[in-house]
Amino acid sequence: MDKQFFGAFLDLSKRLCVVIGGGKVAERKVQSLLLCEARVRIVSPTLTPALAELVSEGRIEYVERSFQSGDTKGAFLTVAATNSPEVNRLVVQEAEADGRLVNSVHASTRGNTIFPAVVRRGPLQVAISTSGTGPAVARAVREELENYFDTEYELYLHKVSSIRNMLMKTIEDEAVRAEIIREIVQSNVRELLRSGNEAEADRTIRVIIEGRRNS
Ligand SMILES: C[C@@]1(CC(=O)O)c2cc3[nH]c(cc4nc(cc5[nH]c(cc(n2)[C@H]1CCC(=O)O)[C@@](C)(CC(=O)O)[C@@H]5CCC(=O)O)C(CC(=O)O)=C4CCC(=O)O)c(CCC(=O)O)c3CC(=O)O
Ligand SMILES: NC(=O)C1=CN([C@@H]2O[C@H](COP(=O)(O)OP(=O)(O)OC[C@H]3O[C@@H](n4cnc5c(N)ncnc54)[C@H](O)[C@@H]3O)[C@@H](O)[C@H]2O)C=CC1
Repeated sequence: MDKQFFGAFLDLSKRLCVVIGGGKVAERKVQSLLLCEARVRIVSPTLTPALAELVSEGRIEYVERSFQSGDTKGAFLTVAATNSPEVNRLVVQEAEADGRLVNSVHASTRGNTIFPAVVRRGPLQVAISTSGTGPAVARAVREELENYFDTEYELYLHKVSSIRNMLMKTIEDEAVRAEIIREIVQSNVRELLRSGNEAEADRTIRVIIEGRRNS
C-alpha cells in the first residue's frame, strides 16, 4: 500500500510561520500562508520582487541573512524553501526535534507536512495531494475540479449553513435535523442555484423543511 498522509486543516490565523528562503517557490508558499492570515517571517539573503513588496508593505517580517540554528524556534509551522537540500534538511531537523510542523520543498528532505493544491469556494476547500509523488498531477486535478465546483458552490454552502444554524435552534431532535439537511443536500437545490434559479431553490428548501416538520 502507498504511504498514507493524514489530511487535516490548520487554523493558522495569527500563528507564526517561518519560511526559510525567498525564491519563487517560497513566494507561492507565503501567498498560501497569508491567505490564511498567518504571521509570516522570512529568513533569506534574497527575496523575489513580490516578496520584497510584501516586506515593504509590512505584511511579512524579514530577516535578511542565511539560515542560522534557532531560526525556527517559536514557529507553529516552518517552511524549508531554499534551493539547497542540505540547508532544508537542517531546517527540518531543527523543527522536527521539537515535534513541530515543517514543510520542505524537497521531498527527499522529509518534512512532516505537505502543501496541497487547493480549490476554494467560500468555506468549502478541496485539498489535493499526491503524497508528494506528482505535484504537477495535483495541480492538474485542481484545475479539473475548479470546473466542477463552480462559483455557485459558495452561495449553496452559505445557504446550507444558515439553514443548519436555524434548524439547530428550532428543532431539538438531532436525527430529524440530520434528515432534513440530508434531503436538502440530495435534492436539486445545487442545480437550481447553478442555473440561476435561487427563488425555486429556496422554495424547494421550504417544502422539504415543512414536509419534515409536519410528518
Ligand atoms: C512534496 C511537495 C512539497 C511541498 O512543497 O509541499 C512538492 C515538491 C516538489 N515539487 C516540485 C515541482 C513542481 N511543483 C509544482 C506545483 C506544486 N507543488 C505543490 C506541492 C508540493 N511540491 C508537495 C507535494 C504535493 C503533493 O502531494 O502532490 C503544490 C501542489 C502546492 C504548493 O506548492 O503550494 C503546487 C501546485 C499548486 C497549484 O497549482 O494548485 C509543479 C507544477 C507547476 O508549478 O505547474 C512542479 C513542476 C513539475 C514537477 O516536477 O512535477 C519538485 C521538483 C523540483 C525540481 O524538479 O527540482 C519538488 C521537489 C521534490 O519532489 O523533491
Ligand atoms: N515544492 C515545490 O512546489 C517545488 C519545489 N522546487 C524546489 O524548490 C527549490 C527552490 O526553488 P526556487 O524558489 O525556484 O529557487 P530560487 O533559487 O528562486 O530561490 C532560492 C531561495 O533560497 C534562498 N537561500 C539559499 N540558501 C539559503 C540559506 N542558507 N538560508 C536562507 N535562504 C537561502 C535564496 O537566497 C533564494 O531566495 C528548488 O531547489 C526546487 O528543486 C521547485 C518547484 C516546485
